[in-house]
Amino acid sequence: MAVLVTGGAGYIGSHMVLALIDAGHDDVVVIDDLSTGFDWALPPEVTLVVGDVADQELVAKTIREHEIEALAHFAARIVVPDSVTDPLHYYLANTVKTRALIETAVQEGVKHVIFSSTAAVYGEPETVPVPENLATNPINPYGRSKLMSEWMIADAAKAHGFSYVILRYFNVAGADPRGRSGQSTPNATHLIKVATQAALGQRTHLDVYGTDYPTPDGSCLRDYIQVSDLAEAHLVALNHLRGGGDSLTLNCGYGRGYSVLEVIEVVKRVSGKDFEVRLSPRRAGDPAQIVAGADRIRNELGWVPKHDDLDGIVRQALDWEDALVKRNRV
Ligand SMILES: NC(=O)c1ccc[n+]([C@@H]2O[C@H](COP(=O)([O-])OP(=O)(O)OC[C@H]3O[C@@H](n4cnc5c(N)ncnc54)[C@H](O)[C@@H]3O)[C@@H](O)[C@H]2O)c1
Ligand SMILES: O=c1ccn([C@@H]2O[C@H](COP(=O)(O)OP(=O)(O)O[C@H]3O[C@H](CO)[C@@H](O)[C@H](O)[C@H]3O)[C@@H](O)[C@H]2O)c(=O)[nH]1
Repeated sequence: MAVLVTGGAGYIGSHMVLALIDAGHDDVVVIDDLSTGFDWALPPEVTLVVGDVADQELVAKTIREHEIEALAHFAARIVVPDSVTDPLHYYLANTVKTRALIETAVQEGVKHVIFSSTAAVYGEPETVPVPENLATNPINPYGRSKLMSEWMIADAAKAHGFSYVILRYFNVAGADPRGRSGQSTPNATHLIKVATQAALGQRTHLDVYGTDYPTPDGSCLRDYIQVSDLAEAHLVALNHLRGGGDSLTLNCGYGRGYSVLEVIEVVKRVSGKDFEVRLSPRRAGDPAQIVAGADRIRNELGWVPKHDDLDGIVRQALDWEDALVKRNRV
C-alpha cells in the first residue's frame, strides 16, 4: 500500500514523510525536482525519485514500480507576491503540472489523492473564521492556481472513480518537535521564518507589510498551524480514504488569528532578542485577515492537534533556524 509524496523534500512534504514513517509505513516514495527542496531533508529509508511531477513517463514508471496506491501532492510554487508578478509561472507550476500528474495517476489506477490546497482560495473573507462552504473567491494568482486544481481533482475523481481529500492549509509554521526537519528555504518569505532569522541576526531587520488594514492593530491576521499537526491531518485523511471514506474538502487551521505585530512580539519574547522592525507599505496579494473555521476536520476525521501553541511553534522555528546555522545550511 505504497504512498507517493510529491514535493516530499520540501518543508511540509518532509514532515508528511516523517509522519508516515513514524506511523510504520515502510513504503514511502518521494518525487521531487529539488527546486526548493533538499535531499538531506529525507530519512535514508525513503526512495527519492528526482524529477518533475509533470514528467508523465517518469511518474507512471514510479507508480508502477512501487505499486502506488495513494498520492499526496505537495509539489508547487508557494509565494503569494511572486504569483502576482509572475502569474503564468504559477499557473504552469501549480495548475498545468497538477493536471498532468492527475492524468498519470488516473491512467495508472491510483486509488486515493490528498491535495495541498490553501486558505488563499477564500480570498478576502468579510468575516472570520471561514467555514469550508464559504464561496471561494481568491484574490491572487496563487489562490486561483490552487482552486483550479481543486476543481480538476474533484471532476476527475467523479469521472474516474478515485477518492480524494483536499486540505486547505492556513499558515504553516514550526518544525518537527524531534528536530529532524523544518523550514529550510534560505530566502523564504514566511513571517515566522523571517522573524526568527531576524532574531538570530541573519537579517538586519523585519518589514511589517501594511499597518493600515481593517484589523485590530492594522496588521494582517493569520491562523498559524504547526507543521507536524498538519502532517498528522494528512495521515488521518489517508486512513479515511483507505477505509472507504467519502471525498472531502477540509480546512487545516486552529481557528484563531494572530496579527503580524503579535507574532513579532512573540518571537522577540521567546527568543529574548530584540531586532529592528520597519513599518512598510502593503505587499501585493495579501488579504487582511484569514482564520480557519476549524471544526469540520475534527468532526469528520477525528483530527486532534497536539501543538496548538504559538510560543511553542516559535520555539521550534528558532531551534530549527539555529540548527541550520550550525550545519552551515543557511
Ligand atoms: N507553507 C505554507 O504556509 C503553505 C500554506 C498553504 C498551502 N501550502 C502548500 O503546501 C505545499 C507544500 O509547500 P511547502 O511550504 O512545503 O513548500 P516547499 O517549497 O518547501 O516544498 C515544495 C516542494 O516541491 C518541490 N517541487 C516544486 N515543483 C516541483 C515539480 N514540478 N516537480 C517535482 N517537485 C517539485 C520542491 O523542490 C519542494 O521540495 C504546496 O502545495 C503549497 O502550496 C503551503
Ligand atoms: O517579512 C514579512 C513576511 C510576511 N509579512 C506578513 O505576514 C503575513 C503572513 O505572510 P506569509 O508568512 O508570507 O504567508 P501568506 O502570504 O499569508 O501565505 C502563506 O499562507 C497561505 C495560506 O494562508 C499559503 O497559501 C501560502 O502558501 C503561504 O505562503 C502577511 O500579512 C505578510 O504581509 C510581513 O509583514 N513581513
